[in-house]
Amino acid sequence: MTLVKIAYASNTGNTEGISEYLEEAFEELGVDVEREEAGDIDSDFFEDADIAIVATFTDGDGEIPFDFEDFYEEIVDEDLDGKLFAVVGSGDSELYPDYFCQAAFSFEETLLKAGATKAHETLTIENDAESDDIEKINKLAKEVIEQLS
Ligand SMILES: Cc1cc2nc3c(=O)[nH]c(=O)nc-3n(C[C@H](O)[C@H](O)[C@H](O)COP(=O)(O)O)c2cc1C
Repeated sequence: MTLVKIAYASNTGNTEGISEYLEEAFEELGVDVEREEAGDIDSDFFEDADIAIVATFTDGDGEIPFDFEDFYEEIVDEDLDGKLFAVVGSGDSELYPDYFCQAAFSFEETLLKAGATKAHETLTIENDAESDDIEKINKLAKEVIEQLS
């Protein structure tokens, strides 16, 4: 059975909500899903995952959220050859136009450097997910799963 693992960090709930939509989208497709908070995981998160999804907001000026920092730094030293991943970011383009969803793009870059394979273009969401974002999340899940077959 395919296992999709979702790691998320969220301060005010937007990204948590996005991670729940992701969980529902993958479950609808009939795969096993595990959803975990960033503070509860380390780099072995990837070991048993067929697909790893990172859902992150952006903090500071383009910074990785505190809860993801350790995990992010550990990935740099990992060999993630053969692992499929996708990143979903939540940010605020009005308040932070120069750093919109920068943490999501930093994750994408670091996962690629560690040898993982991008299963979908990084999806960016303006704060909390609205109905068009949920459609994009459902589409992402479908396209990611199609890559396994
Ligand atoms: C202190 C602070 C810094 C932020 N910095 C950025 C940023 O650099 N880029 C961005 O796109 N959004 C930034 N944001 C916006 C949040 O990433 C955005 O509101 C997000 O939806 C919060 O997710 P959460 O509800 O899961 O915590 C910042 C928000 C706060 C409070």
